[in-house]
Amino acid sequence: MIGRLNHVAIAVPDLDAAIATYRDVLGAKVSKPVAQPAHGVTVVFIELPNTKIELLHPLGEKSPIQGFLDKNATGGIHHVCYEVEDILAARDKLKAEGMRVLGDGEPKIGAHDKPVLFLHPKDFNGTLVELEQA
Ligand SMILES: CC[C@H](C(=O)O)C(=O)SCCNC(=O)CCNC(=O)[C@H](O)C(C)(C)COP(=O)(O)OP(=O)(O)OC[C@H]1O[C@@H](n2cnc3c(N)ncnc32)[C@H](O)[C@@H]1OP(=O)(O)O
Ligand SMILES: [Co+2]
Repeated sequence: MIGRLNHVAIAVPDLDAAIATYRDVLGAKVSKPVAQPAHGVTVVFIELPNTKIELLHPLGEKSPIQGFLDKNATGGIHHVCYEVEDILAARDKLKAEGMRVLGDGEPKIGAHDKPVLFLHPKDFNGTLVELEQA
């Protein structure tokens, strides 16, 4: 089912500071911030040779990552994103196996203009999992 690691996401309390660290201290190529109101976050991508890092900052009153940042004031690894060939087939298989698909279970268009879904961290060793249609 899962294929490539598309990205590892880090929730950050201060997006400008995190951008500066990755750009100036780690010498990484950092994208411009992109507001994703449908997801309640602003995102920045850092392209690496073998995957991407996604920096996340809350956007709006009801950001799904606010609770995480309240518990982790300096930020932290928020989720991993795996690519899947067929996100609906993957969803149906996971639900059949009793895994919790977050939200209404329907994929939303994510940061790469592809359908994405999220799986409950408690079903995956305390790790929030995002699936992105390859
Ligand atoms: C633009 C899209 C972009 C992309 O395409 O790449 C994105 O990635 S958007 C990313 C932001 N969107 C989401 O994260 C959507 C899915 N997330 C959620 O629905 C929530 O964050 C949820 C339900 C995972 C957690 O929400 P919240 O923290 O408000 O709920 P709880 O406090 O009830 O948490 C339940 C339980 O899970 C633990 N938890 C929460 N977040 C994480 C996490 N990131 N990793 C691991 N564990 C997490 C939390 O501590 C609670 O555990 P407990 O032991 O009960 O305290
Ligand atoms: Co993501």
